Formats: sequence, C-alpha cells, structure tokens
Amino acid sequence: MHEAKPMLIGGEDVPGEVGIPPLKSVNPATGEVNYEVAAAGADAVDRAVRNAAQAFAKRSWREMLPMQRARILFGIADGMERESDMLARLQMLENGKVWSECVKQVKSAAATFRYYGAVCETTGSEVTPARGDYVSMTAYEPYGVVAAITPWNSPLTMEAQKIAPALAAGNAVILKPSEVTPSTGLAVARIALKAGLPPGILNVLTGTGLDVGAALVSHPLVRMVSFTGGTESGRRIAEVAARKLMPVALELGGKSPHILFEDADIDAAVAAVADGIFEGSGQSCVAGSRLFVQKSIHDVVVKKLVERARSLRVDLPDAPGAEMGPLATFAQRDKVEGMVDEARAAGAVILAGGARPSAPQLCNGAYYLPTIIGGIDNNAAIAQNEIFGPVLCVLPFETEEDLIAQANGTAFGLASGVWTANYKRAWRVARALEAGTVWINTYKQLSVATPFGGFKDSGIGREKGISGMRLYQQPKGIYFGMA
Ligand SMILES: NC(=O)c1ccc[n+]([C@@H]2O[C@H](COP(=O)([O-])OP(=O)(O)OC[C@H]3O[C@@H](n4cnc5c(N)ncnc54)[C@H](O)[C@@H]3O)[C@@H](O)[C@H]2O)c1
Ligand SMILES: O=S(=O)(O)c1ccc(CO)cc1
Repeated sequence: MHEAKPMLIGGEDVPGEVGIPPLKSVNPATGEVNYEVAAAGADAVDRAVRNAAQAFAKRSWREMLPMQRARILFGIADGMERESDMLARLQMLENGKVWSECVKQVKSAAATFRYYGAVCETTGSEVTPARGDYVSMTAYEPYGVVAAITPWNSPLTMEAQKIAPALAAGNAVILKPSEVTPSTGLAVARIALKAGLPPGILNVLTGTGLDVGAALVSHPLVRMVSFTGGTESGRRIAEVAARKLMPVALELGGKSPHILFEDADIDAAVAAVADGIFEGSGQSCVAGSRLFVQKSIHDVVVKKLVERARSLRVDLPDAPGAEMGPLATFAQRDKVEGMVDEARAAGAVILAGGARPSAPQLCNGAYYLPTIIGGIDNNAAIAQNEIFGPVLCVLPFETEEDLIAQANGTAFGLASGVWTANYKRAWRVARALEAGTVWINTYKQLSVATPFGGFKDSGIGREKGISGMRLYQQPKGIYFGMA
C-alpha cells in the first residue's frame, strides 16, 4: 500500500496526524481498496483554519481586482477541463458513478467556476437613490474563513458549487469533503494553486464528519458554514452555528414528487421519471422518488416504467453503455435493501427489482437493481423517508386537490416535477407545491444561473445564481454626507 494521500493546507501537502488512522477509499464497484487518504485531527483542523485566516487577513485575495480574481477562476476551470479524465476517474473510483456521468459532472463543475468568474467581475455594489443631503451604498464583503462541507453523491458538483462562489466573493475556504469521496476536492484545490490562487485561500481537510467536520464548524475563526448533506447532520450543524451566531447555508435531503397528469406526453414523462430516479443509482438529492400518477393512466405508466427498469443496463461504471453503477458504499446499499425489505414485509408490492443483480461481474460490488414499489400510500415509511437509492414509490391520485395534499405531505421540500399539457394546471400546481424547484414537462434540468435550495426540512439558503455568491457575503451600508 502506498502512503496515504496528503491534505492541502496553506498551499502545502500535509500528511495525516500520528495516531489518526487514514481513510480507506473503497471502490464500490468491486469492493477493492483504491488507496488511503490522510485524516485530520484537532491539530490539523486548527492549523488549516489559522492558515486560512492569515491568508484572508493579508487582504490580497479580497482586494484583488475582480477581473484578476475572475482570471484565476477561469484558470481553475481550464485546469479542470485539462485534467478531466483524472477528475472523472477519481470520482468514478470513489463513488461508482458511471463514466459518462462523471465526465458530464467535470464539465459542469468547470462551468461553475467560469460562471462565478463572470459573476464576480460583473456584480458590484449598489448605490441607493439620493436622500437629501446624503447618499448611501451597499457594499458586499466576504465573511472571512468559510467552511464548505460536502457529501459523497456528486462530489465534484457540490465542491464547485460552494468553492467557486465563496472564492468569487473574496473568502478563504476550507473544504471538508465526504470521507467516502476525499480525492476530487484535493485534486481541484491543487489545480487552483497552479492557476494562481494564493496559498491558504483554499485548503482541504479530509476526515469524518463527526471528527473533522464538527471541529471545523465549532472553530471560533470559522465565520460561515456552507453544508450539503443529510437533514439530521444539517440540524446538528445549525445548532452549533446558532450558538456562534454564525450564518449557515444548508442543502439537505429530499423526497421529491414527480407528478403525471392524464394529459401528459406519457413516453417523454416515463423516460424522465426513470432517469429522475435511477440516474446515479438514485443517490441524488432531487431524485423523483415518489411518482404520483393519475389513476386513469396508472396501469399503462407502470407497465412502461417496469419495462424501462428491467431493461436498464446495470454494470461496472466503466463498462461501455453502462447506465447505472453501484451504490456509493456497501453501507448505503445495505440501507436501501433494508428499507425495501421492510416495505415488502409491511405489504408493499415490488413491481420491479427489489434485489441485488445476479451478473457475476457485479457480485463483489454494492449493487442494487432499479426498483419500483406499489401497493402503498403516501404515509408508508418508504414513501416518507429519504431512501437515496434506485427505488421509486408509485402513488396513484384522482384529483388535483388530493394530489397537492399528498405531494406536500412530507417533511421535505426540495424539488418536484409536473407533466401535463394544460399550462394553466401546470402553473396552479407549480405555485401550490412546497418545493424549492419545480420542473414542468422536464426533470432534473439544472442551470448554474438559477437559485437552488430547499423548502421545509430540505434546507436554508439558495446556492447558484447571483444569490449563490451573495450567500458568502455580508452587506455593509456606507453613507456619504453631502451637506
Ligand atoms: N440539497 C442538496 O443540494 C443535496 C445535494 C446532495 C446531497 N444531499 C443530501 O446529502 C445526503 C447524503 O450525503 P451524506 O450521507 O454524505 O450526508 P452526511 O450528512 O452524512 O454528510 C455530509 C457531509 O457532512 C459531514 N458531516 C456529517 N456530520 C457532520 C457534523 N455533525 N458536523 C460537520 N460535518 C458533518 C460528512 O463528513 C460529509 O462531509 C442525502 O440526505 C442527500 O439528500 C443534498
Ligand atoms: O443530482 S445531484 O448530483 O444530487 C444534484 C447536484 C446538484 C444540484 C443542484 O445544483 C442538484 C442535484
């Protein structure tokens, strides 16, 4: 076994601390150990935060001309595109996403850096209308040291979505990637150094949430936390932040309704429903995990979906034509399997899947077949709790009123999809749904320019768009006397 991959603090490679066991990166497609990655202890956390605070205090990053800051962000995007194969491969090895999706995510992560380069160069302060003998302006200032804590399901996407706007806003950042997927963030930070980012402005601490993540959140010099992950972890972080009176952005879980009215384009809708739940093995925060289908088209839709689930190519992530890989960890596969088994025991009908695949090349990996569940209502545990796996719950509805009550009838409010040819109905339903994103006659389209976040237990704050940079800034009112 080679030495554990080092962390990145103050622009330097830093090995793990003596006595802290390294993280073992496991390939979920095969069960083999990929490599080890250093894990931080309390000393490394403190060192990284102090380094970032010192780099921020030099003021060279926050006061750099926005045009120059933009040039560095563009340089990071260029570097990521040059290293696309390496980044895509790291993500594939660590979380098992199929190759085509990994390549797509490198591209979109690079585009996020480009977008925030443009935003920082073009988004300025505001001058309020003159009021007698003074004028005032609103300036937007960085917080200082920002902790960015990310999950394992789409590491490159999440890392870019936090690092790019936080840097564009002039902050120093400490990334704490998931312990399951520590390597893409380390690689992006090294690309950023090469692109001219001053040392200490982007640091990467690897380790578990309960050790490294929690120590980072409670460190007195960390002034803002941007977190994406599970709702319970988000709640814990918000509690610590409340004590520190520190702002937090929380992008949390979901149980998103995907709704098909009888006048929908059924073939287009079925394809989107299948992609919306099976892409990434269902490990997407916006997975359309509850299908509400109007009773009159229920049987035909279910038949088509079952055919699609059964024909979906589940394979090794780098197999040509693979459409779905393994779950990201064996623990996640076991959790999904346990939830389906409990639903089955409670009387649910398994319409497709509900088992591990039997193909010999998959038997050592964390695989689970695309699964469709019927015979339940919206109050069933499987319809209420986030599964984060390739499992679709089918729920028939009769009227629009009944549909809205059920669709909104969970603790979550992240995303939703509506398929109908009736634009007035589409508008009414979109307005009535309690969700941060509503897709109409499409699903899982995501633009970096459109704010994204959750209602209810799905989160606080909005990433992406210009608001995604404002998240990392505090407004300051400055008054000029003119008398
Ligand atoms: N809303 C979104 O944009 C979005 C996007 C992707 C994933 N998610 C959610 O993420 C979850 C899956 O990811 P996960 O299992 O990695 O989530 P998780 O909450 O277990 O971990 C997320 C990150 O937080 C760290 N962490 C955990 N507990 C912490 C604590 N107390 N203090 C500080 N850091 C802590 C982890 O080490 C990891 O880096 C799902 O619920 C999914 O819906 C949400
Ligand atoms: O499908 S996911 O990879 O979980 C995902 C990533 C980012 C966003 C918001 O930009 C939504 C879903």
